[in-house]
Amino acid sequence: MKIFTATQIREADAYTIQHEPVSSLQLMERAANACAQWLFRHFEADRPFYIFCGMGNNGGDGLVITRLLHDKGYNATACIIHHSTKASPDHTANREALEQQYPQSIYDIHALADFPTLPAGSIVIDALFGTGLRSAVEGWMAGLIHRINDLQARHTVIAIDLPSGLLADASSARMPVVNAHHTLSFEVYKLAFMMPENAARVGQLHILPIGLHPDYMARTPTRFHVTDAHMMRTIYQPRQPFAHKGTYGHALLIAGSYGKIGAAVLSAKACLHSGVGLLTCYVPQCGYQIMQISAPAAMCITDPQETHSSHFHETQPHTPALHQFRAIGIGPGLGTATPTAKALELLLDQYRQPMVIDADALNIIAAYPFLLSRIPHGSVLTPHPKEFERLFGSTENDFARLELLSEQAINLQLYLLLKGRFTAIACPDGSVYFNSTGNPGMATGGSGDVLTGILTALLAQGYAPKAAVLLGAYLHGLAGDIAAARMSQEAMTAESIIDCLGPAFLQL
Ligand SMILES: NC(=O)C1=CN([C@@H]2O[C@H](COP(=O)(O)OP(=O)(O)OC[C@H]3O[C@@H](n4cnc5c(N)ncnc54)[C@H](OP(=O)(O)O)[C@@H]3O)[C@@H](O)[C@H]2O)[C@@H](O)CC1
Ligand SMILES: [K+]
Repeated sequence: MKIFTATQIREADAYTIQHEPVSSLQLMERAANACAQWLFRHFEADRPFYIFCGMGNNGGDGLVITRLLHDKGYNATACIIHHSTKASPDHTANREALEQQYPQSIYDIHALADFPTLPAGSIVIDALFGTGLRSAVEGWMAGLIHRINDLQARHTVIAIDLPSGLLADASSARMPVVNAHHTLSFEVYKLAFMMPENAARVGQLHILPIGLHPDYMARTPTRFHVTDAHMMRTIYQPRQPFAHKGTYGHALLIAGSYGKIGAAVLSAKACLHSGVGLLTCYVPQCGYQIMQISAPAAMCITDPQETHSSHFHETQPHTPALHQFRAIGIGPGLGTATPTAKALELLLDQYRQPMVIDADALNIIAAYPFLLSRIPHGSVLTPHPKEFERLFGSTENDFARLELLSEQAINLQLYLLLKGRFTAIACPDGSVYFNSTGNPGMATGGSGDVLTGILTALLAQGYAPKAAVLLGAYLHGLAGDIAAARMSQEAMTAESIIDCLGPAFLQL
C-alpha cells in the first residue's frame, strides 16, 4: 500500500472529482459518511457529540458528520471555530445545509472564552485541520488544541483525517497537536502516522476507504509504502514439488557467547522454522551441548574459545568453505570481545554475499565505523533505535531519523531495518517500507534474535534481499500477532513467536 503526501492526496481528490466524475461536495459526503458509519458502530445514540470544525474542508467533514448524526437521532453540536475569515466553499455549503435542517446544532466560537463546557460522557470530534495545515498552529488556536487535550482524560477524542496540528509529511514534534484516542483517516496512510513521536497523537488508527480513483492510486509512484498481505502474496514462493534440502540453501548462523547462548538457540530455531534447507550454527565451546540439544536439526561448529567466538572467518577441515553458505546471519548474543570484532572484520573481507547483521555485530560495527563500508552490498542490518543511534548518530526527530536511515541505505547499498511499532525498511533504491504487522507483546528479549533467524532462512532459500527483508519482517510480526491472540501480549515470549511461524506461513 502506498503512502501519499498531502499534495498527492489533494491530486487524488481532484483526479477523482474529474474522472469518476463526482462533485467535491459528494466526495466530502462520502468521507463524512464513512466516519459516521464508524461512529454508529461504536457509540449509542445516548452520548452527546461535540464536533469541533475548522474553516476548511476538514471542518466541512465535521459539519456533514454533525448532520448525519442528527439524521440517525444522535445529539450533536457543531462548534465552528472562526480561526479565519474565509471558509472553504464546501464548508460554507455544508454549514448552510446544517443550518437549514438542524439550526439549533450550530455553536460559533470566536475566542477561547466561548469554549463550551461538555457534559459527562460526551464524545469529542476533532475536525479543525486536516491535510491543509501548512505550519504549526499558533495563538488562540493553539490554546484551543490544549483545551481539547484537557478533555482527553474524561472524554473520548476522535480525530478526522489527522489529529489537528499534525503535519502529514513533516515533524510536528514540538507543536500543539490534538491527542486523539482514535484517528479516522481517509483511504491512505500518511507518513506522520508511522512515526513513534506521533503515537500519542494518533491513538488507534482506522483507515476508511472513500473510493478515491484507483487509476490515480495505481499509477502514482511513491517513495513510502506500507506492507500488506497482498504484497506478501506476490513475494512468497511456494516450495517446489521436487525440492530436496539442497534446494533451500545452507545457512550459517554465527551467534552466542557465554551467558547468551539462548540468543543463538532462538535465532537457530526461527531459521529452522522458516524453511532453510540446512543450518550450521557457529558458537563458542560453551554453547556446543546447548545447541545440539535445543536445535538438533542444526549442525554445530565450535570456536577454539570457550566463552566467545574468534575464528568464524576461517573454514575448518570438516565444514564447507564460507562461500558455500548461501546466507550468513551474525550477531545475536555474539558479544563484543576484541577477538570477535577482529573475526568480523575478516569475515566481511572474505564473504561477499548479502548477509544478515544484527545485535552485537552491529555494536561492533558501531565501535569500528570503518567496517560499515566493507559490508557486502545488499546485506540486511536490523538495528533497534539505540543500535541505530550508535551506528549513525542521533537526530532531532523521527522524520530526520527516517531521512538518515534512507540516506545511509542508499549510500551504503544496504537494507536497513529499523525496529519499532511500524518497523521501517529503507532500501538501497531509496524506497522505504513500513511493516504493518506486530504488536507491543513483541517488545521482549529475544524477539530480534528470532527476526535474524527468519531473515537468514529466507536469504538462504534464494529470496532476493528486498523480498527477504519485506517478507521476513511481515512474517515475524504476523507470528507475533498470532501468538498475542492465542496467549496475550503479556504472556507471549520470543519462543511463542517461533511457535507461531507455522500458522503465519499458512496465512500467506
Ligand atoms: N483528500 C480527500 O480525498 C478528501 C479530503 N477531505 C477533507 O479535506 C481536508 C483537507 O481540507 P483543506 O484542504 O480545506 O484543508 P484543512 O485541513 O481543512 O485546513 C485548511 C484550513 O486550515 C487553515 N490553516 C492552514 N494552516 C494553518 C495554520 N498553520 N494555522 C492556522 N490555520 C491554518 C486554513 O486557513 P486559511 O489559510 O484559509 O486562512 C484553512 O482554513 C482533509 O484533511 C479531509 O478532512 C474530504 O472532505 C473529502 C475527501
Ligand atoms: K482533524
